[in-house]
Amino acid sequence: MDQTTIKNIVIVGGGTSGWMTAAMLAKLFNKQLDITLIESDVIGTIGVGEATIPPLQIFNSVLGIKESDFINATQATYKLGIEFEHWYQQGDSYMHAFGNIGRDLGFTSFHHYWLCAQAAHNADSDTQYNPADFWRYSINYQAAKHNKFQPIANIPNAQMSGITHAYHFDASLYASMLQQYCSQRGVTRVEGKIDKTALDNNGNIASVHLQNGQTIVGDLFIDCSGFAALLIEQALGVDYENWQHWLPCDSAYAVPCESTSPMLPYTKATAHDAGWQWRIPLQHRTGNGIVYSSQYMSDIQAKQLLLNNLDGKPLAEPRKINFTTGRRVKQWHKNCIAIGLSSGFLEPLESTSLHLVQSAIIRLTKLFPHHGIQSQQIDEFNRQSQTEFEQIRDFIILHYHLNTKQTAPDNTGLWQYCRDMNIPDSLRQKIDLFRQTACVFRHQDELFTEAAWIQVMLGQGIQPADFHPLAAAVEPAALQDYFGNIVKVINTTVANMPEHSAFIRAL
Ligand SMILES: Cc1cc2nc3c(=O)[nH]c(=O)nc-3n(C[C@H](O)[C@H](O)[C@H](O)COP(=O)(O)OP(=O)(O)OC[C@H]3O[C@@H](n4cnc5c(N)ncnc54)[C@H](O)[C@@H]3O)c2cc1C
Repeated sequence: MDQTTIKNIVIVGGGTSGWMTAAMLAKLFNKQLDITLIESDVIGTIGVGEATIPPLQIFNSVLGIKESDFINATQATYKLGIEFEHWYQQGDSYMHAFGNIGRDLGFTSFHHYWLCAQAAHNADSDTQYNPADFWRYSINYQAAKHNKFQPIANIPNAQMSGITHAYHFDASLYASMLQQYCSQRGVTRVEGKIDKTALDNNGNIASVHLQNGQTIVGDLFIDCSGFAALLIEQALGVDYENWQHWLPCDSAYAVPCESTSPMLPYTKATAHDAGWQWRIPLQHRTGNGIVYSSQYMSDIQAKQLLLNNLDGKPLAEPRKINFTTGRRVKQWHKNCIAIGLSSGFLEPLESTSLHLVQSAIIRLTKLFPHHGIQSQQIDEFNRQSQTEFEQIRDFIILHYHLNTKQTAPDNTGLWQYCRDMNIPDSLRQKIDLFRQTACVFRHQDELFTEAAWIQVMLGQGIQPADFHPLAAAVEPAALQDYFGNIVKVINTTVANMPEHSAFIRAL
């Protein structure tokens, strides 16, 4: 057991993860810690990471950053969900809309009543089961598709939750905003390139050495050096668990283009022959990128495909990024904690990387080793990180695995591979349970909600064989009233909301 007081914190890296970590530690520990952040202007940052999920609101609010200040400083727009085009099959589209869908009755989730009504409808008429109908009961989906936005917590007089939102924002502007925030709270910024790391006799990091001759010592080192993983991998040799056999995409091109009107309040993820393309609408531009597997598509093809599918004029040359999907086997080792890309990477399909940064920071503050690092703290931190990475991994694999796409002439392409691959048992169990019973159970503090899993499983073509028997206990006429009322209150609420761009202009 190490009894050293932990006071000097050295954060290596000034990308979004480095500045988010510095900002939260400076805010919460309020001068109890000496925080130094080292970044290299020559190396720069990855420069992507513009779409988020709802918990970022909590992060900003703990920092005391007002939403309107954040929106204005980072050219942000609101995000109500992600639309997946051509994922299940060509021409098909569905949304993972944030928030709840419909209204649960007692212990029984809304979708069981919806499935019950669909089954009754099919038995009574020639109409087919229509999964698209499910999103009529999502206020986020309806607002997104009508290009409306207003942050209402609840729908008045309806016992239904209102809008759940996240943001699209310019990540480099966010990092600058946090840098300013940190300088007002005593964080020391050091510019320079680290070329050496010194370890002590116990294998802990003692100091980092910069090319300009400076040496910086610390008690606790946070590795936010991005894919370089300068401390956790290069200095401490912690392994990386490769998940490419489940998520084969390994390359991306990113390019901004002129923004187009209307400014959509949702992200678009459009599947193509060997991966997918993102569209992220910001106030001043649209962020675009193509994610693909180099085994199934060449760089030249990918770059051209991206440029051919922009909504506006490109504003820069497309930039290539290589990555390996997976996770650091130990995110915390010795006196070093990896946060951000150094700790692992899951492709941006569900915009989860910055969330993983946020939750690692929160985990660190909860398990902070004030009076020396205890092995129990390390083990608990690593256990939670592993669970979180694996749960998100499963959710992303779900989108790829459940496809019926026929792209390559001989069906040997990415989509066929993903359809045929062995998936993790944890995901197989979830899919099978939903297919048979329409039930979804979340484990521990799982990030994605029941509604999120249901939307992606329905959207990716699962038609559950059954629904909960309690759904059939409601009289059909009462069920129709219940559905009619939900649709009515959602439509009325959305009709009264301002346009997304008008709401932002008024901030
Ligand atoms: C294609 C792609 C798309 C993405 N899209 C999203 C998205 O939509 N949403 C989302 O949440 N996330 C997304 N991400 C992830 C997101 O970009 C990162 O999680 C986020 O930017 C944090 O990166 P980072 O700070 O860990 O690393 P970086 O931004 O790479 O920062 C690394 C820092 O370390 C410094 N550094 C490195 N080596 C040295 C050295 N030797 N000496 C000194 N300093 C050094 C660099 O200068 C830099 O400051 C995406 C990632 C990729 C690859």
